[in-house]
Amino acid sequence: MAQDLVDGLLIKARSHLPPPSEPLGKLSKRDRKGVAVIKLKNPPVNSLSLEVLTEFVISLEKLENDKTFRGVIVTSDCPGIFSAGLDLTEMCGKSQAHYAEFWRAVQELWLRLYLSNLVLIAAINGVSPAGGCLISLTCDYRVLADNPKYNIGLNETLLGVVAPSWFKDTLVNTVGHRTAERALQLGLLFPPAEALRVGMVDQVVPEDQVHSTALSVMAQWLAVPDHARQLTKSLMRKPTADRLVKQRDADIQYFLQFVSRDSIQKSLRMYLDKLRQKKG
Ligand SMILES: CC/C=C\CC(=O)SCCNC(=O)CCNC(=O)[C@H](O)C(C)(C)COP(=O)(O)OP(=O)(O)OC[C@H]1O[C@@H](n2cnc3c(N)ncnc32)[C@H](O)[C@@H]1OP(=O)(O)O
Repeated sequence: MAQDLVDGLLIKARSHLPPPSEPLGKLSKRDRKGVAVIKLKNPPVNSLSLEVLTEFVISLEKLENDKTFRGVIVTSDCPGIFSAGLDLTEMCGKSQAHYAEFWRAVQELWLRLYLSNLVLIAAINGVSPAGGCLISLTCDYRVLADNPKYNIGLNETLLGVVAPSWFKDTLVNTVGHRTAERALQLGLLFPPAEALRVGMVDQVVPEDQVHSTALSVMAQWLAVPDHARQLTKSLMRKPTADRLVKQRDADIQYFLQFVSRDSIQKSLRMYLDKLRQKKG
């Protein structure tokens, strides 16, 4: 298991040019262009476990602190799946202390991503429900592969749970209030053309062009002086982030009460069982 994590966690930051001559997984690798790639790899579905969340934050922190990096492409190493969202097993049958630690890690990743000084481009090469969608929404630009299976959205209500206010804010800031309200209440997962139409993603491209498109978009964003772009990003996003920062502990308490309810535990278990039975 420990070995799985070392390999599997795999939030890999690596250079894209020239081709890596060293093994992947080294955060110290630099790219002449200052662009890193973070590849999520937690098979089978890139669920966001406590360990993945923690490793993701550490990777981002290292990249933020290494001034040679100016941009990060966030993508997946799991074929057909960007991320299945938060790891449901972390929210079922665990202790209050575990729920609190897990939720703080979710908050931390969101804050790090949403306020990152780096240019973040999501190269969405697979299905992207709930927490997976949230990660992409924190990025500055989203490129989605044109595959009818690659749905994206905040589908929490379909699990019988509620997307927290800061998930909701992130969506509202991206697609506007009305689209967000409808999408959140109905738990909509949008296929690529619809996702593009409502503004959930910025570009839909053939699957084999997702990475190259993300790189071209990155070049455009990196052409802007960092200080001006970063201050503008902060101007746009900080008020939203501050709302969570000011009430982080209360938000954790709310999550604890919510997730500990019998009815919520029942809903999550039923949803997990449904996923597991799909195969049988
Ligand atoms: C308060 C905030 C609340 C919620 C925020 C969230 O992010 S909740 C998570 C919401 N996620 C989803 O609704 C996605 C659920 N998963 C799927 O729809 C499918 O798994 C997916 C991603 C389309 C992939 O389908 P595929 O057919 O390729 O895989 P399969 O469904 O067979 O899954 C393989 C095994 O992974 C387990 N699994 C799937 N998703 C999760 C998850 N989010 N957390 C934990 N585990 C997950 C699934 O049960 C299978 O397990 P196994 O033991 O092999 O049967």
